[in-house]
Amino acid sequence: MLKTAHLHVSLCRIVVLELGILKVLLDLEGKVRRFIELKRWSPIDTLIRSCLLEERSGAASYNYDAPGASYTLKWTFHNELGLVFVAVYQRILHLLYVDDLLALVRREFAEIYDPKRTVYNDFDETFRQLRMEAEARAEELKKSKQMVKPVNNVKKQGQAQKAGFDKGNKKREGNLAADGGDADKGKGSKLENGHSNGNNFEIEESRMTAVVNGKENTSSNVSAFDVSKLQKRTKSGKKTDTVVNKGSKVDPKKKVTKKNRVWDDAPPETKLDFTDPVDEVGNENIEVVAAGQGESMMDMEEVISSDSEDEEDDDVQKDSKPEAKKKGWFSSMFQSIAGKANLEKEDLEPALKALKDRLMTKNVAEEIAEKLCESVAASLEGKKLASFTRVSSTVQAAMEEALLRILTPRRSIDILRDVHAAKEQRKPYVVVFVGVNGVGKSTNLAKVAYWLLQHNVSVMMAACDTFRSGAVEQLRTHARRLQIPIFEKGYEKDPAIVAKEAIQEATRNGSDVVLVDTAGRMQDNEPLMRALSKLIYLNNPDLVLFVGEALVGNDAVDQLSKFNQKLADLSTSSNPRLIDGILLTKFDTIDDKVGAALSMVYISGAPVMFVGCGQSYTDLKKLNVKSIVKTLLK
Ligand SMILES: Nc1nc2c(ncn2[C@@H]2O[C@H](COP(=O)(O)OP(=O)(O)OP(=O)(O)O)[C@@H](O)[C@H]2O)c(=O)[nH]1
Repeated sequence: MLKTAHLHVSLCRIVVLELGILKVLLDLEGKVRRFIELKRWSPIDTLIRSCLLEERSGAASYNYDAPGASYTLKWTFHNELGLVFVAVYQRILHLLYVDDLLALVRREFAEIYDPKRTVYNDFDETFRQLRMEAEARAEELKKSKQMVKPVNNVKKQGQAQKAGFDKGNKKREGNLAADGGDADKGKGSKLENGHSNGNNFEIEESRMTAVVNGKENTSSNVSAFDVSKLQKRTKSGKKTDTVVNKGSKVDPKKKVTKKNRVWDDAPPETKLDFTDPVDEVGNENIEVVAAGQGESMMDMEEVISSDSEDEEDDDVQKDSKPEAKKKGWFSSMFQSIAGKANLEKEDLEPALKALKDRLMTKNVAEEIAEKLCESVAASLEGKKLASFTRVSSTVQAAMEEALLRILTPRRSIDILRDVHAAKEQRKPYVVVFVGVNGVGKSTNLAKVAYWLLQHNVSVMMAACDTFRSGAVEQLRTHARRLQIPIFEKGYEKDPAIVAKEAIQEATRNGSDVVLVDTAGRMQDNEPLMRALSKLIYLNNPDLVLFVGEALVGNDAVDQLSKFNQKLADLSTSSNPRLIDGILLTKFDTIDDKVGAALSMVYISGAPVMFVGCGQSYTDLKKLNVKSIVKTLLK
């Protein structure tokens, strides 16, 4: 579809983002509207869902793969006006001037933008000129870079390019993108995908889009969208732009280390209750799943405790000190009282640094804390500081909103409703429990079984940990104590087949739910991950529940991202199933170090469905999102 549109970047489109639903407000060509309405043009939709709404807008760019074509999306924000400018182009083109172009368009468009206006035909010509300007600048830059290259390097480059051309399309693209001079020589050559390469910078399928209603951002390629302000569209105000290039400093390959557990004989005296039955905002995420005294479980003799952490000094406002130092006490004070013209990156840095440290003391993975801070920074840059407001308060409020947004489930976590829906179709509802070794899969599977029984749902357990000696007996013990049937076939059987037979049996005997226990496995264990992938593919469960310990810090990211990655890579399906939800165990042992909840949700996008908080069958609750956010920021 997009190919036939063949849009030579000559237009600017504006779409409205309202609570994740895309609507076209401005459409200079009419095509984007059609794509969005028909849901064929989903790169923007995906960008909004995957980056902007999930506080991932600190990323430099986003790659969107569609059948037959791959696109790169880059964006920038005008927070003051609530606009997001998005450039979408075929990845194959490796355009070098997009960041520059985005910054130019952002500046120029802000000059003529009027929220009441819906058509900007007059911007077409400006856009064309800006594009030429950006192209020319990129060309100049490349030439000047080439000038300073040592002769032997140029020679090597030439050889490499030749080899690249010989090797095929992929290398050729790289050469064309990386070397302006040679690319010129290649004018008129055909790329293997059939696109004309008449100009090194020719954009055959790129488009420039502005999304209305966002956060401000001054970066041309790294920025965040203030989704919370979606409905508070800025009425007016034209700001001058400052382009600040930012980049993620996070090394995604950085190996994270698991935090040691602290074992103690006695549980800590005071525990924070993250599972209040009543939410201050009436949020249904905070419901006690199983309450009251239940029988304690066998094999749960260990009492885990963690040292309670000293309360961190909560004076985030000390972050304003460097600012005060730099700008002088009076001007700093004046700014916080009268309102600053526009927040700059340096104004935000101290507060963000303090906030990042605070998140990390709560066990939020460093990588996540950093990304969140980048996203919050980008959402605030260029914004006017409200009167009588300190930078630190503004930063804290923005972070609070971001955390709430991340932790609030976007999909239904009402299992009972889904169980009843499956029952109506005369199918058992199947939940597969997955996770690394010893995190509490079997124990919490039993808790979920108990909770379901409390809601008059009939349950069957499936002993599909055919790997670890003793696992079947452990599950059998839980089944006996809860008086529910268990389907087991012993050890060394293919767990995928055992699960399949269990589901067939449940269908025959009319069980409402099948809870499938699986072997614990390290995220790097390829044979076991392959077996899990097969189990999921073969049985297509209703819910793939990742069971993870609330004790993990940086390891949370590694575990979850690799589980998902392996499930995707090793699946034989073109549309592989990933983790649908999270069950966080051992919440009773972490005191206020609740960061794993945030890290896991952030990295997987899956909601926390349950929280295991003890060793009784009744110790299963739902996450109190507000309380978690409060604790994270305390
Ligand atoms: N304090 C506390 N302990 C828990 C909780 N959930 C599980 N445990 C304990 O964690 C330990 C491991 O639980 P299991 O259910 O055997 O873990 P598993 O993931 O099935 O283990 P593998 O089959 O080896 O992967 C047991 O001692 C449980 O009692 C919890 O919410 N709080």
